[in-house]
Amino acid sequence: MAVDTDSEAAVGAVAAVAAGAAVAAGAHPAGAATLDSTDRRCNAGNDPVAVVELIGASAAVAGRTLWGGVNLTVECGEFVAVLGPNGVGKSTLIKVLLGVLPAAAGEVRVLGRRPGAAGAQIGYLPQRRSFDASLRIRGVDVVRLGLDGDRWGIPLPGTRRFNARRRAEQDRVEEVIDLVGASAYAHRAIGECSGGEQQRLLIAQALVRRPRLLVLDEPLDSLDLPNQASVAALIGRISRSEDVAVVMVAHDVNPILPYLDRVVYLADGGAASGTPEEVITTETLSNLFGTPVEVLRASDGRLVVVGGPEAPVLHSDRHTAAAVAAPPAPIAAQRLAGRRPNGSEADRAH
Ligand SMILES: Nc1ncnc2c1ncn2[C@@H]1O[C@H](COP(=O)(O)OP(=O)(O)OP(=O)(O)O)[C@@H](O)[C@H]1O
Repeated sequence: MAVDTDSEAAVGAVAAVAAGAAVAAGAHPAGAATLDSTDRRCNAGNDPVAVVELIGASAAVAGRTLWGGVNLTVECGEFVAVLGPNGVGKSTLIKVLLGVLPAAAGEVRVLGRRPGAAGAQIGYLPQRRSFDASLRIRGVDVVRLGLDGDRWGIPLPGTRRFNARRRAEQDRVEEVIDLVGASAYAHRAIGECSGGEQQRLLIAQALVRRPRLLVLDEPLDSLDLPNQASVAALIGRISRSEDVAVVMVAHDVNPILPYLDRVVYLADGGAASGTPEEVITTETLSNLFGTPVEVLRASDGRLVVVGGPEAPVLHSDRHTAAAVAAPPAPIAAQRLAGRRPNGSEADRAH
C-alpha cells in the first residue's frame, strides 16, 4: 500500500496493514489461546486435512471469468507460488482463499473449512505496503498490531490473568522478530527502516499469531535483488521451521524457485498447477497460453520465459521488460524430491 507524506495517512496505513492481519484473524477474540502452538504442527506429515484445497475452482469479477479449473492441494509447511501475467487474477485467488470473494465454481477449502471460516489461523500480507519516512511508530509496535490490532475495548490491567497474557504476548512478539532477523532495528521507527527491513517486520506481523497458512501478495515487489533473495530465503525457511504453509503471489519466480514445492500458473480463463519442473516448461506454458512460449534455463538455474502474452518469470522489476533475474538460484532438486509426492501432476484446464 502506497503512503503519502501526510503522517496521518501513514498511521492509517499502519492500521490498514494491521487490518490485513486482522482480516485474516477474523472475529477471533485475540488472547492467550491464539498463542498456543500445540495444535499447529504438521503432525509428522499425517495431518488428514490439507491447508488449502481447490478442486476445479474458478473465479469471476464483474461477470468475467478470470481463471478456471484450478486444482491445488497445499499441505502443512509447503511453499506454493501463484504466477501469471498482470491482471490475470492472482490477487483474486488470494481473495478467494480469504473468503472475501466466493469462487464462481468448484470447491475451495481452507484448513478443512469454507474460506473465511478459519481466519484466525491465517496470516495475510497484502500487496504494496510502504511507510512514510516520517512515521514514528516502531517496528515492534507494528508487529504487535498483528496480535491486538483487531482487539476492541480497554483491557483491565493489574489482574494476574492480564499480566500473564501481556507477558506471553510480549515474548511472542520478541520471538517472531528474532525469527525474521529484525531484532537490530525493530525498536526504530518503521519509517526509518529500509524496504527490506519493513518487509521483514510485516512478515513478523503476519506470523505473530502462529498461523497455519501465510498468504503473501507480492512481498518481493519493490525490493532490490539482494533483498528479494534474502526475503525469499526467509520465507522459505519459515515455511519449514514454523510448519506454516505459504501461498505467495509472485511476479518473478526466480528468487523463490529454490524453496518452492508447487506453483499455480494462471492464464486468461485457465490454469496449470504442479511442481515448478512440471509447470514452467515450454510445453505446459505454450498449451496454457495457446501460443508458442519458450522456457529457457540459464546456467545458474534461473528460468527465462520467452514469448506469450507476457514473460512473468523473466524480470525482477515488474515495471520493466529487462531480462534481470535473481542471484544464482539453482532449483534444489533434492528439496523438491524430498517433499510429499502427492499432487505433483501438472494439471491443466482451459
Ligand atoms: N471489484 C472488481 N470489479 C471489476 N474488476 C475487478 C475487480 N477486482 C479486480 N478486477 C479485475 O480483475 C482482474 C484481476 O485482478 P487481480 O488484481 O486479481 O490481478 P493480478 O493478477 O493480481 O494483477 P497484478 O499482477 O497486476 O497485481 C483485473 O483485470 C482487475 O481489473
